[in-house]
Amino acid sequence: MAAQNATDAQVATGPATEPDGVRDRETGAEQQHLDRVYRRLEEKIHEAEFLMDDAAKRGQVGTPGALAERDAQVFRAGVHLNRLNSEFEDFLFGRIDLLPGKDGKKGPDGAYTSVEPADDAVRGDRAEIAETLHIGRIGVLDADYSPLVIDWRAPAAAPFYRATPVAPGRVVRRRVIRSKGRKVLGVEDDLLRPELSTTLDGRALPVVGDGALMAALGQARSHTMRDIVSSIQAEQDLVIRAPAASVTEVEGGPGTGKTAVALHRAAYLLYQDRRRYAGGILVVSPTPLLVAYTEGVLPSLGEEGQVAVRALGSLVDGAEADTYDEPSVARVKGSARMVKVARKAVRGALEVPAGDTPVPDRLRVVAFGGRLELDGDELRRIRQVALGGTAPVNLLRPRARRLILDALWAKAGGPRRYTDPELAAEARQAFDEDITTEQVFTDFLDAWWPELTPRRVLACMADERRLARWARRVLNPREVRQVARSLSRLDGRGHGPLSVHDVALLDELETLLGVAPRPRRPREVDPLDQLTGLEELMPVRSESRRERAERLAEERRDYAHVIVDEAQDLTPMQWRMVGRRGRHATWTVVGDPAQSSWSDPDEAAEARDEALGTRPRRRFRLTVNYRNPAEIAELAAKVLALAMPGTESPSAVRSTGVTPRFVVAGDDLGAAVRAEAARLLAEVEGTVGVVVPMGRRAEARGWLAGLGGRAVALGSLEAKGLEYDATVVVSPAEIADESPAGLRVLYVALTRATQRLTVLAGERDDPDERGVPDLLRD
Ligand SMILES: Nc1ncnc2c1ncn2[C@@H]1O[C@H](COP(=O)(O)OP(=O)(O)OP(=O)(O)O)[C@@H](O)[C@H]1O
Repeated sequence: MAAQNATDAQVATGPATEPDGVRDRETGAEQQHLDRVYRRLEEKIHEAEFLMDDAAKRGQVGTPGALAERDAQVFRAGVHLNRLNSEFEDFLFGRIDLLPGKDGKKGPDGAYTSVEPADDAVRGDRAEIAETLHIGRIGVLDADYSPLVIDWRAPAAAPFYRATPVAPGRVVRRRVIRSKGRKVLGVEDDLLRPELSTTLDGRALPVVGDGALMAALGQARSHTMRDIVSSIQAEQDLVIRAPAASVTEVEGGPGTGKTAVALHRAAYLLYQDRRRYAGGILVVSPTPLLVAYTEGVLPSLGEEGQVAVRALGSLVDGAEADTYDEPSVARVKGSARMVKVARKAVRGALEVPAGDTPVPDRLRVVAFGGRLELDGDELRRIRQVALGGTAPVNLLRPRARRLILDALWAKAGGPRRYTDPELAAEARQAFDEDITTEQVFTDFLDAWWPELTPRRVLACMADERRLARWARRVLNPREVRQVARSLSRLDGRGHGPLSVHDVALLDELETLLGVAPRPRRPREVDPLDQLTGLEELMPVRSESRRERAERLAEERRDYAHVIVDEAQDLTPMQWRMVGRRGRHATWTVVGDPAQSSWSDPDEAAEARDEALGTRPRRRFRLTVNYRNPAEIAELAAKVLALAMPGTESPSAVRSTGVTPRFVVAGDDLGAAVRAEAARLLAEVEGTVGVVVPMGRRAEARGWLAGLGGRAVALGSLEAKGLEYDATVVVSPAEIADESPAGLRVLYVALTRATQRLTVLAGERDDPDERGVPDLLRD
């Protein structure tokens, strides 16, 4: 039965047997409904085309009210048209059959509003279905305004997700409909009130299948995540629909659906208040791999334009991190101590010669017919005064320029020469013009107070002696050496491969430098602001939706809502970077402390608190593991006990009967990994992930060469958030030893598989006679 492994009451039970012919009959009934929906949508398309035509003919003639109404209709029809054209695989996916509502009241969509059944809904053990609602990716009303399909995000759809056998509310039967385009492929039912003998239109309510959740979880995985819209569970639905005010914090172990929930929440927020979130939703993901993995989910939910999904290494415009620092270097670069170093660096970098041009140590100009000079000491003093306070360094150049002119004016005896203030002002103006129009002066200023870029300052930090000066009493000499060495990958202008942690530093430096704002492209017009609807209906687009989303993300620095996935991994510097993008935002923050690869949780918590400010927080916990079968979850729990003693594992919702396999590598680690990956490829239909210590990433790709696209090798830190049908975890001890957070990273690696897990013991693992590494023994 579907629910036999479920550890809470979330998964409803289905029948043990089903009478012959019922499945076909029920599938046919849903087909009829889907046909009706498509007929209605076609009518709406014709209406939309007519309205567009009409709008084009009449231009803006009519009363403002009538025009607004017409535009709204065009807009709505346009949205339907677009969504329909994007060929949803399963546009219609759910149905609930409900008892009558308690107070008999119905909402504007014709559905009962009460979640509780009427007092007389059940007589003895008998009941009659009073209402049937179909749930889909968009809402569709019939010509008489009765609901043909309810949008999954509408309040009336909530019972589809929330009802459980313990608290079924009015739901008697929940049905998941599998369809592709216009064809219904099958149905799966959950019966929430099995104790009742329920009728629908006078006939016994038929029940088909074992429930949809198990069917969904057992499916083979591809390299992209699927949406879970047809099987969102009650505790997840509470998070998705939580009011957007302030901060929503969600914790839960591996596989509890945090990423899925975060993405569905973005779609829900847009549905619920599109105007507010036209300001953009930012989803921050830890790695580009996870961005690529989750990229398709929002488009499949009909949303993408207003949502930017970005990796931590690509949050700064023009930067694309493609390397990882050694854990010990990352620990320094990510630490909040770097703020102090960066403050010194942006000031100190003014004194670093750019290329062959030395920083001038004197200024000689001719003014009022005489030669004037400022020497090195005088210039140093002026620089010190100009840099006083905390204003961004690049914006202080005008102040420095003025101070230099003041000093020259004093040298020229200007203040003494003129007693009449008006004359003095005029003379001073002429004096300034004399100097500032001279090439010598502008060349001097460019060399003495150049406009600094964040990359240039980062490059300046590659010099160990210089960095030691800027990091005095903040970093120890070893840390200075490590950071400087890691930055020596960059050229003098800061170009070269950036690490993920360099990007947060760049963002900090950019704030401290105050880079002059670039001219903005005109702001994107939001169709709902305008309600012309015509943008949505334009048949030919010069820009794809994806391009538009990317462009918007690039232009935005401040978002209306920020969703942080894998929040446990953000370093203090990354929290500062993300915080700058959500100064006025509401937030959803999802994560699992037990999976954190950051070694100083207290420091990160402080930075997180700073980023989220004093906004009130609502906390949720997800408790059911939908990814790992119980057999794999049990093994991972052993590492969890070492990594974070006392932390509870989420309970696995299913078991496969297949226990993890242990293999000892022998002399040739690569050959052993390759053989195991090949074996697993033959066993599962979908993907195989080989998780290796970070230092073995490159060689591991070689080991898998020629095995095809279903098998991928990835470093332990890259495995974050991803999942595979089967995984091979290579050298647990090596992964655990990689950093102070190594055991937690190993826990992540062990929780990636949906079906099969092989642990391959390397040299350091000390396997027993069964091949079980010491870290994984009882
Ligand atoms: N209600 C659901 N119905 C079907 N599948 C689900 C449901 N909830 C989660 N899943 C599936 O479980 C898997 C794990 O989900 P997800 O990656 O969102 O979990 P997570 O909590 O972010 O995990 P981790 O912390 O390990 O990254 C995914 O394949 C997801 O599609």
